[in-house]
Amino acid sequence: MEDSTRTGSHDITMASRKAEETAWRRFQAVQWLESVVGPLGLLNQPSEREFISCLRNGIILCNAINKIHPGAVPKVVESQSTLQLLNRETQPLPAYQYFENVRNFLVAVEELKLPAFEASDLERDSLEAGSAAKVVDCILALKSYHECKQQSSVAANGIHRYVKSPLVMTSVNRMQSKASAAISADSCRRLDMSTICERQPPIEGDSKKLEEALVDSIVKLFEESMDGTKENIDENLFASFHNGEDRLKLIRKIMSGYLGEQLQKKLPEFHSMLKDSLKERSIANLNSTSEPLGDLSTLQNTKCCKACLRKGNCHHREVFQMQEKELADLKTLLFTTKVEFEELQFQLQRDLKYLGTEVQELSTAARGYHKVVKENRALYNMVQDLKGNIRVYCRIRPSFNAEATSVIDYIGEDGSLVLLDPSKPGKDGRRVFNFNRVFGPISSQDEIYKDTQPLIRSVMDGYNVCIFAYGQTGSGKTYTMSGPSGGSTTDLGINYLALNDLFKISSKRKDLIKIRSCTTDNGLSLPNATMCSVKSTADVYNFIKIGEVNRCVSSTAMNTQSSRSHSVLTVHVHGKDTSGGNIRSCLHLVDLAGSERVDKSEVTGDRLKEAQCINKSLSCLGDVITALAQKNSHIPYRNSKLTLLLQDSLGGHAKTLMFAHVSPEEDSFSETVSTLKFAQRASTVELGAARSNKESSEVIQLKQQVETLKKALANKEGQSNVQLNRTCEKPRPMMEKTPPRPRRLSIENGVQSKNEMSIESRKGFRTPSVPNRLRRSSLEGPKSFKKDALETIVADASFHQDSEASMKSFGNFINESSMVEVIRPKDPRSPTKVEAIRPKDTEVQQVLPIKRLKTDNYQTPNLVASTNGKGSQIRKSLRTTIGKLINGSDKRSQHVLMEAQLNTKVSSNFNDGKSPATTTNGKTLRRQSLTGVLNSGNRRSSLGENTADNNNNAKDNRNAKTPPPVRQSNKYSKRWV
Ligand SMILES: Nc1ncnc2c1ncn2[C@@H]1O[C@H](COP(=O)(O)OP(=O)(O)OP(=O)(O)O)[C@@H](O)[C@H]1O
Repeated sequence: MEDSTRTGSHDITMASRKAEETAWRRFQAVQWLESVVGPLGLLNQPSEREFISCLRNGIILCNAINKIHPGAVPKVVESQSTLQLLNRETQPLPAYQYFENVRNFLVAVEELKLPAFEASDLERDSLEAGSAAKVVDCILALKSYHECKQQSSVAANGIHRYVKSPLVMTSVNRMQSKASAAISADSCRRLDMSTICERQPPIEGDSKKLEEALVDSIVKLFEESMDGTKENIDENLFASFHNGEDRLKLIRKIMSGYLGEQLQKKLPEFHSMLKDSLKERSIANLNSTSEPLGDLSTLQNTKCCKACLRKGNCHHREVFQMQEKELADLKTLLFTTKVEFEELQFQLQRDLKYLGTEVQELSTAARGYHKVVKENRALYNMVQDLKGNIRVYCRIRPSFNAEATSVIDYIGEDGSLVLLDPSKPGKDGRRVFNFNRVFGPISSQDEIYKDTQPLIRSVMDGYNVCIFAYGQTGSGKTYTMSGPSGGSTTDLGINYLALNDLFKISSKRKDLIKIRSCTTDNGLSLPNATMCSVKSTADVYNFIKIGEVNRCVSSTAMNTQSSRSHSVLTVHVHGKDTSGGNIRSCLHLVDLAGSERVDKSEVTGDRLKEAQCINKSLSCLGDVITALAQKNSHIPYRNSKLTLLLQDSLGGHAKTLMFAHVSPEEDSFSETVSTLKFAQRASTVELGAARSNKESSEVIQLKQQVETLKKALANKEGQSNVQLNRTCEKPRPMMEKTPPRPRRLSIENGVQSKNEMSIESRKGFRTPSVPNRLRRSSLEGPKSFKKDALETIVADASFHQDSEASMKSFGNFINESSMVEVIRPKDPRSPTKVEAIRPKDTEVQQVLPIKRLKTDNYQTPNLVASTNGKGSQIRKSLRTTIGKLINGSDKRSQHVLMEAQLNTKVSSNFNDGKSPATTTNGKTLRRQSLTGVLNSGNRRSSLGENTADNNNNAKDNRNAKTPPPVRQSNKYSKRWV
């Protein structure tokens, strides 16, 4: 307030001072004009308007300039006198003739290099600010010129200092402090100062020097005058004059002598001029001196200016006193401001220092916090790993509509996620979820992969890993797994990054690892699935591309590129570690089809059927997760192909990671909640600690020994068979066709056989799923054994591939055994269960006790019947030994025995030509059970439920559930366990 008042009063003071100065300058101009051309008929203090209208016809101006510079305006258009006009002697002159005067005057002014004005400045009735001031400036400049001219020495140099309008000068930014105002005032004061003042040294001896200058000019005038009168002047006189001896006296003498009275009359004028100059000089020096009072006194002594004297009311003293006071005020203000500024600066420094310390402390705390959070997460993950929990990450897709309200309220670093129910704003609508980690909408693909990478690396250490993307349609599953659609290579998904990593590690461990890619796990039969050796990421990309082409993608209301089937990429890794041990592991990368509400996705026809199948398989997945989370004794894996496919990952000793994808949009809130609930349930599933599938070199050696023993046994048996044939009258044809021993013995075969087997060698298989089925049917014991069983069959098939008969028998064998599922309970003390799987289209997956197998007229194999000799004994002992060697436990040998018996039964069945499933219908049904409904050739339904053909069956099977666990008979238990 105070400041603004002060500024306001200051402005008023400045304005009044300026007005005063303008008026004073105008008055000076009038005074000078009157002194040159005679009275103008103006009042003492004419207004701007009066002043301008007096000069408008240009006559006064022309006369004035002609006086100081004769002939400057050659022809001046004179006005008629009032008398002439009254007598009507002449007509009044037209305005343009007067304009001639003004124009000629301006031309003359310009020639003299003096500041001019615009002709229009004299025409206007409504004066613009500053236009009269320009005219005044011009007249005062003429005045200065005149004065300079009078001092011929100055005029001879041709230097004309002209002045500027005080208005122009003071119109400069008012904000330029009071000091600048003082400067401007100073300039104003110097406006009409002659160049003499500029050239004179200040203050001390000023008057003397000015006098000298004046005398010089008078001398010049005198010389001119003398020239004009052609008077003869004694050179001695001038010499004495130039010697400076009693100058004034000499001048007076000369003046009175030579110039007479006329010239002497002018002397007071010179004195007056000298006084004016001195006075102006004093004013000009006032601001430059540090002793204003001294100047004031000087001013007092000079009795101010002529105008003030005439008016008799001199305000200059008051003005200066006011200025002094203002200056003092300003000085005080400046001082206090300086002090305040210093204080503020000091305070700022102190605050900055304090803030710096605070920030440092905070950053240390933050660093510590981050470290602790990181450690915490690592420990938590370790605990999860130890417990074997499914690791669950949540990823939130960026919103498609920037203006849409997001349901995401908070994303915690610790994996917490808070949703806000749009229908219940406020605290009530908050829902909190917790995961291993939550990735927000701005998380990049690399960030996502960084957290996934350790899992991928553990594949190379022999762990089975499954990464699957789950979520509502359009929530970004495919984006996470494969990257952006359209083949973009910038934001590659997990699939690509994982493969790159696998191959990188593989190349580091040169020749130790082989990677194979296939579209399915060996543990489940998926029709048309093949396993191919791959050498580089590019090889796998090619397979992925084929898979992508085969995958059905179509546009729905929820997603323009909606995947209409699940996609599974399985990479098998076989290798040797540095100690010579075998590593076998697999990586499942699963991009599930998205759950969708058909009313939202607005699908019809085939898309609707697809949606129903997708939702059904996902619901089966939900059932499995729930059962696992609740630690139910029975897990309904077999309710869908999807859960069967993921069985090893969800229920085995694999490392499993689930990406739960959600959309942030309001209208997806219910789907988001159900996805997150599902994911949270999945995170509670404990799979048990993951196990590495490594075989030590010791096991490998033992296996090699077994191999050797088997060969020896086969030789022995061959010899005994020859003896037997010789003794029998009728040879047994079936025995020749299919010697059962190698197959039975092959149960214990080493794994290398499979590794060595080329794809071509497997072409002879009737059904690609055969070995898988057998594997599933063999034993649900420890994984390594299960795999051994599989490898055995594969090796067996390759061994017999050139034999039509053996292939057939192999096929029969597979078909038969594919009907058998052995379920080994988690508790090793519980009895092993064996159940048969019926093909899906038979509606119910009936559980058949092992008895059923026995009732199928299985006969003791011929080979067994002929085991009276040495071979039989060797075989018996070998069975026990092999079982022990491989498994190191009696239980394992029991499984071996069981497998051997099973083989024997099948073999016997084949020998009799009465396979229990040899009818055409039976075969078809079984094949369908192996292939699902994929025989229709629809690739979209690669997981079974999706095909149109299957839909009918699916409808019928809608109520089909996984059969309850088999209660095996005591008899069986006794027999097999
Ligand atoms: N993190 C992300 N950043 C940028 N765009 C994304 C992200 N996630 C998803 N999108 C975009 O959202 C759209 C839907 O994503 P996507 O097709 O991956 O969903 P989806 O869950 O696989 O759907 P569906 O189950 O129907 O196949 C795509 O256009 C994709 O590019």
